[in-house]
Amino acid sequence: MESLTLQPISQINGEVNLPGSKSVSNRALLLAALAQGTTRLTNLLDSDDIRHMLNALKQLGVNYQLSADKTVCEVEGLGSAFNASQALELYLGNAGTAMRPLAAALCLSQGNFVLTGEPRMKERPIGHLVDALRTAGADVTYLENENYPPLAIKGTGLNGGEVEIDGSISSQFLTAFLMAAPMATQDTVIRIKGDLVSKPYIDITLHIMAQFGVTVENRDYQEFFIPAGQTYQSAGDFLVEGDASSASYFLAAAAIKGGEVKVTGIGKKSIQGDVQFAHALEMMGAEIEWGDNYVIARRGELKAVDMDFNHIPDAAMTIAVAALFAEGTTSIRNVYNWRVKETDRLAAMATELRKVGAEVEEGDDYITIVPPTQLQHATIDTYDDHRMAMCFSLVALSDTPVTINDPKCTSKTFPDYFDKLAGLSQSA
Ligand SMILES: O=C(O)C1=C[C@@H](OP(=O)(O)O)[C@@H](O)[C@H](O)C1
Ligand SMILES: C=C(OP(=O)(O)O)C(=O)O
Repeated sequence: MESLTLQPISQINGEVNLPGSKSVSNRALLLAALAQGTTRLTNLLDSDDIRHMLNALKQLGVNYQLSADKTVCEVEGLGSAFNASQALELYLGNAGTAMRPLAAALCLSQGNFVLTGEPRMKERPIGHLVDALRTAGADVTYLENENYPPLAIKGTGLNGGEVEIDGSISSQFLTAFLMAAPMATQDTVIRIKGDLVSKPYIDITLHIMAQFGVTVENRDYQEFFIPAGQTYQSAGDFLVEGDASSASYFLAAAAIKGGEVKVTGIGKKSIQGDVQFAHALEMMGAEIEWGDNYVIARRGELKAVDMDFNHIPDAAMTIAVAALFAEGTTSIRNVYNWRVKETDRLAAMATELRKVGAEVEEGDDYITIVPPTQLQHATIDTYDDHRMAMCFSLVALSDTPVTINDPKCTSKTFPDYFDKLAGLSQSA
């Protein structure tokens, strides 16, 4: 297996223009495809998850032109749901932001579809979404295991009506239903069962739906009312914000090591909840400066935090590794759904943090980390999880090297992550 050894980094300094947000890119692509008119997306992310969405849209008969660097995409909207005269199998890798929203959009469409992905995708639950879609009249069959992809969908349109969605495992189920609901035949009322995890991602969804001209009434995240008979309208020129989760590694690097890092493409008006990572870093002692289109982090003497990270589960992984440089015991709480992401992130994080010498307690839905006095050189397994690879690169900010197995797994959301990190780094 390929691996990458990062030598100790003595200084971190500079500026990173962030690649487009994965969450925004895939939502905007799907809505642009459903919308009436042509939408021009700029700063689109070029990564595996987006490639899977683009390939699926092409198979579904959507015309688009992609620039040579794949960051500008002109999508000719259908002005309706999809209509496939031949049965289609869509392969979506391990992209939750493609699998879940497309599952709902295909129930709305006409045709016979199979949605599948890589082995890990077949272990990531989708039952709560399928239950809700079935209530609204969808015909969905599990092809292998109950509650997991692959799915067979006979698309005949969605009825809408009163629907309950369990929001306790993934917010992507609600996102998926919300995006399909305006095109259902009747008005839809979605009621949330259980606690809604990863709530800020719903704000991204609602914001982008509004940019594409549809109306949703949000009744305090407990209930959503979506009037029927709405057609998405082209958002014209649509700029994809920088990826706030990807920003976390660079901001943390500055806070851990010193110097100053400016990330551009996100700022105080960002629609992504993961910008709240900067607040968590501030609570750990970093100095943070916010602009409309940038965030700057400077060194602080980091101290441990004990926080609920349910709202920012992706960026919380960066906190787990920053904890190696913080005084005291860091507790990352209420991240139960780490277990159903690219890997079981609670188990993976505990195992790999121990390899560099940390004392770790892994609970059902939390992890606590006590840093060692001296970090040890270790070979980090990344479990085909882009965030494991990116987080653990930060170990090189100590005076110990770190070896990252399968560094190319960052291609899910950030193919040139290690080049960007090298651009900020000076070796010891
Ligand atoms: O809607 C989205 O774009 C996402 C929602 C979150 O998932 P969950 O809602 O499953 O926590 C997040 O972890 C994922 O990377 C992207
Ligand atoms: C959980 C993630 O991805 P997905 O969109 O596949 O859920 C992630 O990017 O950390």
